Amino acid sequence: MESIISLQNVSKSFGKHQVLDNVSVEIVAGEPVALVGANGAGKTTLFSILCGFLKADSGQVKIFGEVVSGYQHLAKLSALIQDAEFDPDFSISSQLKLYAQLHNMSAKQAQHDVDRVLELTGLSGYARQKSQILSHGMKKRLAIAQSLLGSPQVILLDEPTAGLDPDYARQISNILLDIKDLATLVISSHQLEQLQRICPRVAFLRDGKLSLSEHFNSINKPESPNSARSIANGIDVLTLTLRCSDQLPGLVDKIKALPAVRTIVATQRHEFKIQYHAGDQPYQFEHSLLKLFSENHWHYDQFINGETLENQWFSQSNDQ
Ligand SMILES: Nc1ncnc2c1ncn2[C@@H]1O[C@H](COP(=O)(O)OP(=O)(O)OP(=O)(O)O)[C@@H](O)[C@H]1O
Repeated sequence: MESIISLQNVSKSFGKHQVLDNVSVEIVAGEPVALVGANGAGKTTLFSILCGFLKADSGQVKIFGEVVSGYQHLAKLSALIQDAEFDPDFSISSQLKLYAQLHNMSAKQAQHDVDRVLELTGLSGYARQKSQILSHGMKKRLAIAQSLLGSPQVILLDEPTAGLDPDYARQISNILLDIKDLATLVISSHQLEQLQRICPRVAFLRDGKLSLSEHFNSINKPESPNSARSIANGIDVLTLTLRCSDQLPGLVDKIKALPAVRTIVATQRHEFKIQYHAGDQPYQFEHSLLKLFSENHWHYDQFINGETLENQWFSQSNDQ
């Protein structure tokens, strides 16, 4: 299959901080890839290098078989690096039309393309409105609409669901599902689970190294040693992943003090893997955890039964 993005031994440092360390990867046409890594792992840096906005210190970057130099490749590759910034004085349609005309389209072709991308992102009803009336989630959709102009063959989406509540995040995932056959998508996110429906492959970025999984199924094996239940020293041990959006003072110590808890470790910023003994009653531990949150007036983002796919992958890689 044709390789549309090829990185060979790409390294990038900022001062003494090495962000990418000899990264090599091949991404083929038509196969969406999820790029997953913690805050500061280097996802945006990698995207910026692919766009040609940043230069790698060493190694080779090829897009569609051509070594990246300048911005010619941006005719075929578009990027949603951040939310689109739109002028509050112009309508959404007229601004998108202007961007479309930058792709060398006539006014008529540009209008046709604008109608198409607004339709794809469910924003047709807002064409005449100004962007300032859009919610944060709608602005994300508008940014995706902009990235679709000119029908690029590859679209890089840097955290398209960041800061959105689960409903809006789901809407964006649905749009990405709808457009995934129109272009090869490379989507960065902190939350692998959100991308599971869209991307058959995952590229994990950690400590400057990039590893591309074979397939989601290879990460999420039912017999995985990191699934929710395991036996340690003859005792049934369960695993739960807790995600919070804020720093909660005393959280780790208070969870450790719950009777069933064996270990709690931070796996990412605001994400904890808790191992605990099953109690006599179903969901005994979950109840005590929820009580703890309610007593402390804390909020959580997610409880995940077992480990996250991302952590399963890293545990498997470390075991090899
Ligand atoms: N222009 C720059 N100058 C100095 N350091 C930088 C620069 N750009 C990025 N960095 C550093 O490089 C590291 C990787 O940053 P990058 O934004 O690529 O990570 P990321 O994976 O996209 O993070 P996040 O998920 O938080 O957006 C960070 O430590 C960041 O502070």
